[in-house]
Amino acid sequence: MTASDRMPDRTATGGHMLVAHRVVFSLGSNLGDRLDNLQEAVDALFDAPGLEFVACSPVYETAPFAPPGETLPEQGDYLNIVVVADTRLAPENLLERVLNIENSLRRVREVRWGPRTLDIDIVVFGDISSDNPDLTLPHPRAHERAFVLVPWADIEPDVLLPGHGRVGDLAEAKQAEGGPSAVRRRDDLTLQQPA
Ligand SMILES: Nc1ncnc2c1ncn2[C@@H]1O[C@H](COP(=O)(O)OP(=O)(O)OP(=O)(O)O)[C@@H](O)[C@H]1O
Ligand SMILES: Nc1nc2c(c(=O)[nH]1)N=C(CO)CN2
Repeated sequence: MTASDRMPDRTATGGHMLVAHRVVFSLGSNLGDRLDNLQEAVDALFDAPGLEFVACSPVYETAPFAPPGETLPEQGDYLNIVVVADTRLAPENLLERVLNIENSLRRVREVRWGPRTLDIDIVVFGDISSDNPDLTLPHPRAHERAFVLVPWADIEPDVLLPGHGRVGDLAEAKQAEGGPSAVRRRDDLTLQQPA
């Protein structure tokens, strides 16, 4: 974590922050019952205390995407969503919750850029920036990804992705590129919001 982190907000016990932070998650699945995997993940994220639901994007169907030059193994399309929440959890506690949920969904991912039952990325955590490889914030590849930007723009178009610009503008530019990064909204697929 860098000096711009919100360390001073953190209470001495329990790994909580004094101030709530807006957090943005990107969720994706391209193995098994993809919609079910996303629903289970959303439910699990909000089942435990510490995370307050704000908004969930529509569901998008997206072609598997890897950065230029990376080998993309043969795999099916993803369903992707973006979820926004407020939290007083400390970043490392939220990451632990995310990793536990991925494990509990018996995540399968044997190769880099390979298919997976569930992937959850923390895209931004308030205005915290960190180059810790265990939790890099904002997520270092979010700005390249239509499957993050386009769903996110549906719910928070005016938010800024630090270092890159307004989410609505970034999403529009990505959609205009088309090609392998094109994403398709699936209004026939819906998720239940957490209670
Ligand atoms: N912002 C972040 N959100 C989630 N995990 C992160 C983040 N920054 C670093 N990590 C670390 O990344 C590891 C998981 O990486 P993973 O294998 O899921 O990458 P990937 O999904 O293949 O690729 P990508 O990170 O580009 O989405 C976790 O162990 C976690 O500690
Ligand atoms: N379309 C799509 N492509 C991906 C995704 C994803 O969620 N959707 N996740 C990746 C690793 O996080 C790599 N590539």
